Amino acid sequence: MDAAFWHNKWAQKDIAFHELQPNPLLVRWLETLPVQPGDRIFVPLCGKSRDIAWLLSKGYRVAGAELSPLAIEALFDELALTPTVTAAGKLTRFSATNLDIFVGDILDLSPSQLGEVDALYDRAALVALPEAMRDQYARQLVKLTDRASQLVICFEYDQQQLAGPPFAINHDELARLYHQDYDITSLQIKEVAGGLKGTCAALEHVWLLSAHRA
Ligand SMILES: C[S@@+](CC[C@H](N)C(=O)[O-])C[C@H]1O[C@@H](n2cnc3c(N)ncnc32)[C@H](O)[C@@H]1O
Repeated sequence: MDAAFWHNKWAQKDIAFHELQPNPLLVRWLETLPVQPGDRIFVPLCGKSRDIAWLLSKGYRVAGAELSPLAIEALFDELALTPTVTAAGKLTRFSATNLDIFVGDILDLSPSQLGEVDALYDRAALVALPEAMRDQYARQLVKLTDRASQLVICFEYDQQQLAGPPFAINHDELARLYHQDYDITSLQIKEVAGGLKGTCAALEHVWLLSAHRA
């Protein structure tokens, strides 16, 4: 899954991953993150997720990172906000009140460009990445957020049945990526109604990642 793959998806409007309502698992489990209104939540690989509008409506500040300018132009349109657009190193920053989205490769974002974040919400982000890219992504999130707590939603299914994305990420894979930095707690397992892409039996698994105590 290189950049061209995702740019092409947005250009073709081939975005079945996009949900029209706030994700019910975010709505249910946000309270497990150590945040309160006014805090800043980072949404990596954010697309034009409606979850951003929902977090803003609850009084959080939101930061995001997304490869596709088309996605972020649509995000601001749908939020009825006009962004201030500035350079941020190799990325471009689209900002409005309480909202900063960095457009470009998340691996090119630096902690100082991102600024402080209090927690991280990963939906359809880790599972969007093939195995070869996951280590770099996980290390980058740890570095960018100084091990901020994460709410992570993963899919579990038989990878032989379906080519990703989304890829199957089970506990072992999550632990391989994050055990050195985080305690990993299972919050909920839910069947994907109708199967993944309408064909493949799958579970959605919600995890809380909390930094090891010193
Ligand atoms: C499966 S979509 C999920 C979007 C969003 N999280 C949601 O729930 O709708 C994955 C997104 O990651 C973006 N993406 C992929 N690789 C990226 C990278 N290296 N840096 C930033 N964004 C990336 C894609 O453009 C795409 O919008």
